[in-house]
Amino acid sequence: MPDRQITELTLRRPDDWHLHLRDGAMLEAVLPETARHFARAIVMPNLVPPVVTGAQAMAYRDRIMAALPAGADFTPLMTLYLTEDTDPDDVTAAHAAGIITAVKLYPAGATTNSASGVRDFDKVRPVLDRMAEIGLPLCVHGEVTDPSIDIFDREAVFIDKILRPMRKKNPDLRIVMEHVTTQNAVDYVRDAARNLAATITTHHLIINRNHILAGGIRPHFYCLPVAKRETHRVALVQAAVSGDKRFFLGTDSAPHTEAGKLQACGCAGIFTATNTMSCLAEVFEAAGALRQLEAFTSLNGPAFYRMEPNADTITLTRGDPVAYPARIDTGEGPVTVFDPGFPLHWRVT
Ligand SMILES: NC(=O)N[C@@H](CC(=O)O)C(=O)O
Ligand SMILES: [Zn+2]
Ligand SMILES: [Zn+2]
Repeated sequence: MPDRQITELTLRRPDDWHLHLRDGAMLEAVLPETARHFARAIVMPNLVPPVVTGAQAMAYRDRIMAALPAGADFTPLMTLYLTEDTDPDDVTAAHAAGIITAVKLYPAGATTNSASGVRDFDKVRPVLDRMAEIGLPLCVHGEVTDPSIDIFDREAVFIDKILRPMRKKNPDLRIVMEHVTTQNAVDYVRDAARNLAATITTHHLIINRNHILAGGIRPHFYCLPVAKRETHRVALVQAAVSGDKRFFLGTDSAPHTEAGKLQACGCAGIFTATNTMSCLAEVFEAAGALRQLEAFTSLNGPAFYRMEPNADTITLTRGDPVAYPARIDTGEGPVTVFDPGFPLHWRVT
């Protein structure tokens, strides 16, 4: 059956392998948006201050569980924020106790709340060696921060200058390149024999840099890594719909208030938790690949993280355009929901 004749699609319940839930009033407002459809999510540790120890990850997990709406079935998968002072023994203990699922590497200064990240990659070698030993994955924000490198090249340069040498020194370390935005990253992941995967966001499958800059500047499309030219977006779509097990969904849904986004120096991050599944169904339908949606959202991620896919399912049905809120209210101010620029016909039922 051609995709345009499919009007109903049942998939294993999806997971989000890269998510920002924040804390406090923001956490309370955004968590239900994810828990509505997703069973599990890798929760990013870039709070202020960051989640750097096993004890802090456990406390953060408790705050997330406390903020869950009654009856919600959602499991946060916690991460530690890697710093040059991270203690390999603390990482090992947190992993053994089942508190953490991954460690997150932010190059210092690369993105929102990354000031405590890594400057000297040699300083984190003992932690990375230990992670390889115990099989704990490293999630990587893959952009160099050198101000002389053009912002549109920062991912490609990171692959050559940081990732290649890192994987050569430590081939057993299991790495997820987060939110890839370039053909370069797609090729690099495809060429890797093992221990490398990539998450792709909802918005990078939909927007290119023209959406941000042509005809007026659109801060709600600004995120890091910044969206690249159209050829790169097309490469991301091809990777996502290919069924290749090394590519899976990480929405990078990253809420910032309107006040944070709409200022002379606005925050990076796009909030997609509310309409991600509807957006993805449109993307996969347009690519004639609706049957691969389940692999991308529900199967490939658990396979990499060595977990079972979720036992329960969700059903998407195609019909009249779905209404979704333009913004959600939070105790910290309104947060704008990603507008893909086309009607969404698929709803989760
Ligand atoms: N993606 C973003 O633009 N922002 C993220 C941080 C990140 O994932 O790099 C955030 O925390 O706001
Ligand atoms: Zn990032
Ligand atoms: Zn992120």
